Amino acid sequence: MSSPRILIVDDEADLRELLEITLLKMGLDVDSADCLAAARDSLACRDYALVLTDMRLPDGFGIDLVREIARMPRHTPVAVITAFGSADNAVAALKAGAFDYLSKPVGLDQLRQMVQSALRMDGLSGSSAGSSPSASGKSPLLGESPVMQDLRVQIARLARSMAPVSIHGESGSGKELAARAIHVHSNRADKPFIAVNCGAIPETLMEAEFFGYRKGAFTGANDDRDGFFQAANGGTLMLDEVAELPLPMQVKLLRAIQERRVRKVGATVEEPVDVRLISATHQDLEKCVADGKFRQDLYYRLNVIELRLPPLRERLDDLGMLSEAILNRLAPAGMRARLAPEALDALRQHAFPGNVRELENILERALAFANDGIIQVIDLGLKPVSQSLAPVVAEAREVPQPAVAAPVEAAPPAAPRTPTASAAPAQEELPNCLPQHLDEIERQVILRALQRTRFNRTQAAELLGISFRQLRYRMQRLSIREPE
Ligand SMILES: Nc1ncnc2c1ncn2[C@@H]1O[C@H](COP(=O)(O)OP(=O)(O)OP(=O)(O)O)[C@@H](O)[C@H]1O
Repeated sequence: MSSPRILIVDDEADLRELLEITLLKMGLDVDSADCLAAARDSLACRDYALVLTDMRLPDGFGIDLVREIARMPRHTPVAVITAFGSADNAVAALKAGAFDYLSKPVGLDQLRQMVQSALRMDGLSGSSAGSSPSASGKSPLLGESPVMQDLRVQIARLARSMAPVSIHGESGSGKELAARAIHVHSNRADKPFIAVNCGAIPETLMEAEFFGYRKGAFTGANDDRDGFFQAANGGTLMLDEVAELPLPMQVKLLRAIQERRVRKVGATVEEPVDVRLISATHQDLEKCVADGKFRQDLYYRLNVIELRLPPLRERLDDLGMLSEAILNRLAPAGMRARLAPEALDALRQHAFPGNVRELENILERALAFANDGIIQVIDLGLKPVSQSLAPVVAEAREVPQPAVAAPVEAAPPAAPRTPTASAAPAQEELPNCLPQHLDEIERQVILRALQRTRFNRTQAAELLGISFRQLRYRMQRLSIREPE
């Protein structure tokens, strides 16, 4: 079997020779071209596993070659070599479809790493990396609406590149799921995917958490420890809620991205890291930049390619199949759960500020109330009730209510428990709207946990045995805000 063949396009004879020798030593076949015209001739004659091109050539720019190859059907990965300090060129090349870039002076370790990565991709082309994640049937990102189909095509394309991706979308719209899909369909799929919630890490620990630390670097650093960058080495690092990074950390992150090296807290030397970055936020990052809360240069480096996750209300066609999939997952073994047609209609009229996560929560709770696994409108406990939904709910409310039902707020203070009182449970107040009553209890419990931890959401989530994301979602749903 012949070795993969690489095309080097560079007019500097010394650099070309260095690249050729390095690649030949890796057991690869190499062709060289000293200008765009020669490169085009070579590309017309044979297929390459990778094209490595300088940006400035005697008869044009490497980025033109990137664009031409991007239009070819074979998806040959192209990497560009940029002059020292020309971050703009690197970003422009990535936007044009380059798979990756190397800055001069070219580090041989970085070159080898990049080539190996491209070769893994070549092995994938035509299989999962070349096809839409939907076609594989494996995408966890469900939905057949045109926007979701388009999203999966974009994900398949992004999976073929190393370019940083910035995912925008409302809370619960599937940003992490999309990031995972990019990773799973990339040539990094067998390496780790690490998702970090930037808003959940105390500022004082951030550097150590991201870059790791050496034993003795600070009190409590009893061992050397890797950070997120080392943990994600070879794979993908997702910076979720990236807008929440404090400014000093933004500076350090920018440096790590530019240099592709990190230094552990307490270490004297830097170590190379090979990480693909995906960032996500539900905030308007451009506005954060305008308000001085987010560094423009970091924004520029992270925002090379944007991916927008549509809110659920823009793809209501997917509600039926999403609900079915969620209910299949939630229903106990042997039980079939489904929505009554009126319940699906009611969901279609809901605004879903919490998107798919909200749908999951609504269905989980509804399933607990449903008879025989069939969810009716009333089981959904939707609120606020929109105008259009009002008649449906009114009808549903005609379900007989307990005679003693009274609003929770109107309930008199509970009498001290006596043996007689506990023997007569029928006398106890019952809520007239169970979902609302449970929301109020949940609200009080969350507020207590937040007060106890002085509004430290990470600690409050730990106290309550739920994840940070779950707590954040619940706070949003119940409109719990940190006091000014
Ligand atoms: N298209 C989808 N198909 C199936 N499940 C989905 C889809 N989109 C989101 N979900 C589910 O909704 C929940 C929220 O998704 P995810 O965590 O990816 O959202 P997010 O936008 O990252 O949320 P946050 O802004 O809170 O970080 C998850 O349980 C996920 O599995």
